Amino acid sequence: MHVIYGGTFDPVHHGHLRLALEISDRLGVDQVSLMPCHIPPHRGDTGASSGQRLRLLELAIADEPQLRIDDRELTRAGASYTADTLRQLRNELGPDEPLVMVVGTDAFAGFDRWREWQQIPDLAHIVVVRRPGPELASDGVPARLLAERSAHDPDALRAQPCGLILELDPPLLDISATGIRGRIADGRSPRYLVPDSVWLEIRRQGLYGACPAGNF
Ligand SMILES: Nc1ncnc2c1ncn2[C@@H]1O[C@H](COP(=O)(O)OP(=O)(O)OP(=O)(O)O)[C@@H](O)[C@H]1O
Ligand SMILES: O=C(O)c1ccc[n+]([C@@H]2O[C@H](COP(=O)([O-])O)[C@@H](O)[C@H]2O)c1
Repeated sequence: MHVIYGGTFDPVHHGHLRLALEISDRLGVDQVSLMPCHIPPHRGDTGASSGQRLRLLELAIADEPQLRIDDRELTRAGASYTADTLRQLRNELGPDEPLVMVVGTDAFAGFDRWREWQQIPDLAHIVVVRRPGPELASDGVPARLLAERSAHDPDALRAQPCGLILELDPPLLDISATGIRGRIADGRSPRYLVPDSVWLEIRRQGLYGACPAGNF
């Protein structure tokens, strides 16, 4: 089973990293691929460039064998549409290998605005991770899809290559990249929200308005 966890990771933080390990354990896979997007299709400019976000991710997972980076979206020009990525992965994996895409409820809430979203269940399973915040609107497409395609446990995902949606509710850290960028811009430290290696590199490069000479 191949598991990808996509995001803007601007910057990667302990909320992402902890979730990726929880997913790896709960789905019983050796590795989860973190997949940074190049140009996010659905939001404005990023605070750091693709290369800078990739560097922070590399530092963040340096000593963690359960995590790897899939940088395929960074090597593709233009907006990073998930359907394109999944099609590419499906070609590589062949028709039978289960492919799983992980998203938080906040991202899944807008699923029916993703490009070619109707194709996605034919390419991959979706694991939706419950994040604090508004519930999915009960009359919306994402909630309907979830009800129609609901999987009861991770084993169901192993039994077919795509098409199911599994909701997971692992313990989550209440951390957001928006909050981290705000702290840094205000001159406050994001220490313990991101790995020290990431904060060091953010300061070294002066990302998000960080002052290289400031306190750790
Ligand atoms: N603290 C967290 N715990 C679990 N999942 C998270 C957490 N933060 C983000 N995610 C999920 O990780 C994926 C990538 O998120 P993203 O890179 O946008 O991070 P973010 O912290 O939500 O960033 P931003 O605040 O800039 O929107 C999304 O599916 C999102 O739901
Ligand atoms: O393909 C799309 O149209 C699309 C629209 C919105 C989000 N996504 C993907 O959803 C993932 C989470 O997005 P985000 O904004 O929470 O970082 C990330 O991999 C995005 O590329 C994809």
